[in-house]
Amino acid sequence: MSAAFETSPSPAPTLQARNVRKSFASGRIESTVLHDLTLDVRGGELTLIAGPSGCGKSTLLAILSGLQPADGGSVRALGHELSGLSLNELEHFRLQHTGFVFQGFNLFPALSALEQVELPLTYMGLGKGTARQRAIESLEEVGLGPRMQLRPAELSGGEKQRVAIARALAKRPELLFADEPTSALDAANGQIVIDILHRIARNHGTTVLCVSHDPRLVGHADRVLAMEDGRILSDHVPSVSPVIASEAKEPSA
Ligand SMILES: Nc1ncnc2c1ncn2[C@@H]1O[C@H](COP(=O)(O)OP(=O)(O)OP(=O)(O)O)[C@@H](O)[C@H]1O
Repeated sequence: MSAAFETSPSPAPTLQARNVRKSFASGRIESTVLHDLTLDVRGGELTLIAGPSGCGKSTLLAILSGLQPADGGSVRALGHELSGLSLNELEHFRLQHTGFVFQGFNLFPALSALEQVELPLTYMGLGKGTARQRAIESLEEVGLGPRMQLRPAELSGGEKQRVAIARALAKRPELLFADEPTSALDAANGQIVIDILHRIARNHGTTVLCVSHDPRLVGHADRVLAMEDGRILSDHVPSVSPVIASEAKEPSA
């Protein structure tokens, strides 16, 4: 048997971007935000796209998740070439396979945490009982089991973001996108949120792609892509393994 068969192959990328280009026009001036960007992202990992404000992180996330079209290049998500999907197919793909977590939580003021999480599940066509069961499981997974009847006004910022994560998680998406999920939170709550995202990747095999300019997150990702001026400057595994870091924080019995 050749050496090529003895090593365990790394899993196929769930997201593949090839020579992705994007420009925006402002008046007569056109500025290129992404310059022929190429990358692969795999499941079971929390991949962080880090870089200064304005370097193109959110634009890249929007393109990889199918929210925005690229001007050139290609994006394959779970084997689908996104530019080849009609608007309806793209909407269906995003509903069935992706979850989103945003900086501003995007919760409905009048709904309880449980109702917020159930809502997208009913859009997906799940029956009432299944939706409720999944919503409860997801809220428990993010530590909000006892607070699921509360509305956003009764929850802290960190708890609101955990509701938003539970809402994304309950869909059981293969791809979970997070845009600056910790920037409205203090250090302790930011840490909880990033640990939850990391656990979701590890426990469910989800591809978790997070963009942030928060340098505190770097040590908690499995992989960090550093961006600047619309290009990826480096692609590395942080020196502190998140698993070791979280084990180090376990209180001694
Ligand atoms: N719809 C748009 N129209 C015009 N310019 C845009 C648009 N969206 C983004 N840009 C510009 O593209 C550049 C990159 O923006 P983007 O939001 O992707 O950066 P970012 O790295 O996520 O920044 P931040 O960390 O501040 O969120 C910025 O200069 C921004 O002004």
